[in-house]
Amino acid sequence: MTVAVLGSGAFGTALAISLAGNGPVTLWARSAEQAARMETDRENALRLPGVALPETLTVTHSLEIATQARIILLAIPMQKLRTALQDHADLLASHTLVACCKGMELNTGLGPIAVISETLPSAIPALLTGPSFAHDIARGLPTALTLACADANQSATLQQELTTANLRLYRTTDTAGAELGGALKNVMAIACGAVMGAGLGDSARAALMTRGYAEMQRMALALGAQPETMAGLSGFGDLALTCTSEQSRNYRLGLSIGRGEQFDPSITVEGAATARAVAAKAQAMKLDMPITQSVTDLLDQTLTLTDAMAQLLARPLKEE
Ligand SMILES: NC(=O)C1=CN([C@@H]2O[C@H](COP(=O)(O)OP(=O)(O)OC[C@H]3O[C@@H](n4cnc5c(N)ncnc54)[C@H](OP(=O)(O)O)[C@@H]3O)[C@@H](O)[C@H]2O)C=CC1
Ligand SMILES: O=C(CO)COP(=O)(O)O
Repeated sequence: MTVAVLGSGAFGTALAISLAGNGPVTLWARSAEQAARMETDRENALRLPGVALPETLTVTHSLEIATQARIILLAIPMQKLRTALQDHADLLASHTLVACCKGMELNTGLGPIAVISETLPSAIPALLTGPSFAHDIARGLPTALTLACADANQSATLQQELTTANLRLYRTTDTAGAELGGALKNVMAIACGAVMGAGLGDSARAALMTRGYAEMQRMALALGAQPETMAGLSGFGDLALTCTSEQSRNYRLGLSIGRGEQFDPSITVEGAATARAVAAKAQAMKLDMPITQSVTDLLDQTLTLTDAMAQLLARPLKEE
């Protein structure tokens, strides 16, 4: 067995299903009860209902079994990643660890690659990111993703090993660009959901996506990312998907804000914590990121959507 997936949420399960087409895969669930239920039902009824688990996919609660694989995909939310790595440092320290989360750590402003490097310095960190919904991948629909690893040889090897019949992987060594694209687009998806929920129209959304992309580039390029990465699957591609689909939980959180409705706090919405982390980082770096700041203020309920839109429209006129 070459590959295991830690985290049996929607995305981890979907990736494991797709990878199982290449050969045996282990999916690790932190709850023994959930692992047992999935093995019995051959379905992840909790997070990815309606998709059968293939025979080559084994679900386990044993991390000793899962870490027999050389490549470990970490399908754990960004804000939980550090704790998960610290809790299991002894078993993960020498593996190739491919983070599958999108976000920026709230207290440190770090992305997943830096969190892996800080926590487990002898592991090889990589990132799998790009426009993809768990249900699409699990149903075998065609999807293209970015595999980022600072080491060019590792990047090429991982690209080969993690490509499947329906997952086409592109590779890059620009880990900063890949992780910032995935983190920042979720903030813009919340903003787009909010304007659509409030009925402000498709034109307002297009404006937010475009000016949001300008903010994404502003921060990413200042942090050393390549413009080509931002224009690729992990940046522009994922922005386009997440800002336009009700499959996105970030977009749906925005919709609920725009409609003045409650949103289930148990749902994973990476953009909420990330908006706060990005706004703090932007302030520290003296970067102008008004949409990100508005999303943070909306989430903190210190600004109404009406006032947020009025403020954005009243900003000084400038060159594009
Ligand atoms: N869903 C999607 O379509 C996509 C998701 N992603 C990204 O994948 C990441 C995970 O999202 P997703 O799978 O959808 O989220 P889910 O909410 O469906 O699942 C999260 C999973 O993480 C597990 N988990 C939480 N904390 C820990 C911890 N400390 N240690 C171990 N496991 C933990 C949860 O376990 P438990 O059930 O026990 O709580 C659960 O299995 C996010 O960063 C998201 O942005 C990327 C692309 C697409
Ligand atoms: O990252 C995703 C699509 O690429 C999933 O989006 P959500 O986390 O908003 O559901």
